[in-house]
Amino acid sequence: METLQIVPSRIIGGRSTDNAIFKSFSGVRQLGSASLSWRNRKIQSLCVKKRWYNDGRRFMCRSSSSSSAQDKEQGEGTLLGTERDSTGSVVGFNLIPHSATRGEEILESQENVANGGDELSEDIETHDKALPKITLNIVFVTSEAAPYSKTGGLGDVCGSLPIALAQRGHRVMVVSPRYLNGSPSDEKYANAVEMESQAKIFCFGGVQEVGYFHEYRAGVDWVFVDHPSYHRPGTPYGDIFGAFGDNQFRFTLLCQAACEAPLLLPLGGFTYGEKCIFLANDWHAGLVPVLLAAKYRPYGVYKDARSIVVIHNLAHQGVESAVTYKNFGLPDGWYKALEWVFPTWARTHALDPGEAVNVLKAAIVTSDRIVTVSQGYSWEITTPEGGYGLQDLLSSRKAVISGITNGIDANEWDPSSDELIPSRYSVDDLSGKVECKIALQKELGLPIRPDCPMIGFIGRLDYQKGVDIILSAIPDLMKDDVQFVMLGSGEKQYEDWMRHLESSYIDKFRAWVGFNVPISHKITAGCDILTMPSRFEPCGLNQLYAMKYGTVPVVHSTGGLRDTVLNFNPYANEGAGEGTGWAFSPLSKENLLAALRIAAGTYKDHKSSWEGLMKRGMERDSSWDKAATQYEQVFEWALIDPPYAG
Ligand SMILES: Nc1ncnc2c1ncn2[C@@H]1O[C@H](COP(=O)(O)OP(=O)(O)O[C@H]2O[C@H](CO)[C@@H](O)[C@H](O)[C@H]2O)[C@@H](O)[C@H]1O
Repeated sequence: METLQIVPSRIIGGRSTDNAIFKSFSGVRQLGSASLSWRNRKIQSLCVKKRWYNDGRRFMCRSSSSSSAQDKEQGEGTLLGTERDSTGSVVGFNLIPHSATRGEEILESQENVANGGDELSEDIETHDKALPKITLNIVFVTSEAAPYSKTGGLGDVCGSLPIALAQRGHRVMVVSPRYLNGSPSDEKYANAVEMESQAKIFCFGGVQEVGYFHEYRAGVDWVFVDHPSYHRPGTPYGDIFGAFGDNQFRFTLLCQAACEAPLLLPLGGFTYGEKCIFLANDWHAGLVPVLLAAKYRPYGVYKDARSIVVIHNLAHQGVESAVTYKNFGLPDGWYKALEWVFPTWARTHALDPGEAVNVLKAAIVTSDRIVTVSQGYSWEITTPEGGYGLQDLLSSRKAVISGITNGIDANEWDPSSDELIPSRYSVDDLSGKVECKIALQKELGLPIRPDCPMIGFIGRLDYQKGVDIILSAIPDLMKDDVQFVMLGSGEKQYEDWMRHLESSYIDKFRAWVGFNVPISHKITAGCDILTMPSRFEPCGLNQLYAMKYGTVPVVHSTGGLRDTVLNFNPYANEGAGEGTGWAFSPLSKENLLAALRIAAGTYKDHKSSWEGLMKRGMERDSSWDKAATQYEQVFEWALIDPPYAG
């Protein structure tokens, strides 16, 4: 079993509460060696021994002649000297708390996950209190990371979870493309500095050179992969003509470059080295676990690394024709990992063999663990309804699937400090909320009526989000005394349908077609109700934002929506009520209408119940810190077993 590096939580990281202890702590670490391309890399143990200290911002190190630490009593446990890897190199310290019997607790945790996801949170909470922290090198690989790039929830998660993990003491890198599309949003990369290192990547029948830009912000190393294919108008994935035809190429480059980054880039002076946890987010990063297994481990590189695929949306899998396998830059023997054969009914014609490569499938069969963004979704993906063809594979790996509900970025989404809304408010003083509503009505040119229930929708306009169901319900809903505002961009048919409805219900309905973050904040704050009739929803963030802003969600009871929105029950708690919204099922226009009408009626006629709904939502714990502790638990489990593939 892999020995874990254990340090007391008070000592490591920006959350230190005791500087005296911090200053007295010093250690010896092995640092990864700088390297060229993997093909030329001679595996070597250039162990640079350094003494680490904290300058108040991040770890720094000084050269040290010391080769071993003295056993030492600390307030929280016994420092048992240095820890070495199989080659004898020092990799860290062991600090054992006085009371914990670590091995037993880890075994217990494993049993708990085998018994079902429900115990995950409970187990982790106990764990966090009882054990000292384990600090790790964590590498996020993602096609989006807010604020640099964002088209949806993936950007939000990869922009804030890394910060939460860094605040808990881990060394965290996020690797994402440096998209330049010629618009003012290019300025977001202004603080990222070009690094001297480049990587040569063998793929698509040639050699590509990628550069790296780096910004150290909020305790995280933000690394942007630079290549001409990321510089073009449009979104990260496409433009007005549709998805880019070379996305397989662009995201192969991202994965290859991300695997090189920990070995190559001296971030803050030192590389991350080989002992990393890679978090491969969605199909765009799905090649990472395959590369670790197929391209690196056979040469002894990354033998101590682990990979976790994080599924934000199973509907997108990165499927291309089978002949493109040769493009990935993988050894020949790994075709089976990517092989994907469409069932007969899904083939285009009688002679179509249905042979394809599927990047997300490859990630599922080669990663050490699998995380989905809610517990409900972790079960749904193992069913024919939610598995998008991968349900059998996912079921076969059920023992390593964990569902962790996303958190929200409290720096961006907090009504008491949000600069994007006209009036700030909190659970103790809700008066600003009605001012936000009036300002929104004014901005949208709707009648200014603070008493009229205002319903909102924010999201990508596609089949997943049930936009068609909302739009078909609008003519009926417009008979009621309500106002409705929709913000979204996506499929043209829905955009046109929204514009058409706006012209038909000019006094009640507003369509804002486009992607606009400030408006999304104003709608979240100004509306009374936010609806999300998603067909499936791996987690959903807008309902979490809505609850934080005292806006009551009305959602289809699926995936993360079912996990996070607790149905209103006015009779519970001796009449005080419970619940934070309405979660209806099954999904239909009639059920959506009924739920929205009940919500609007409660808003109008039961003011104290409504206030209870708002306040319970606002007080709900949606912090990233809670989710981060659950990710830490998954990291520990990943490190217990040897690498799953390679
Ligand atoms: N037109 C617009 N203007 C401004 N902002 C807009 C917008 N359209 C969407 N957004 C923003 O994009 C984000 C969307 O997040 P979601 O989680 O609801 O959905 P998404 O399907 O993209 O994410 C996938 O990944 C996330 C993260 O894991 C899962 O929560 C989710 O279920 C899964 O489908 C929110 O921050 C929202 O405000």
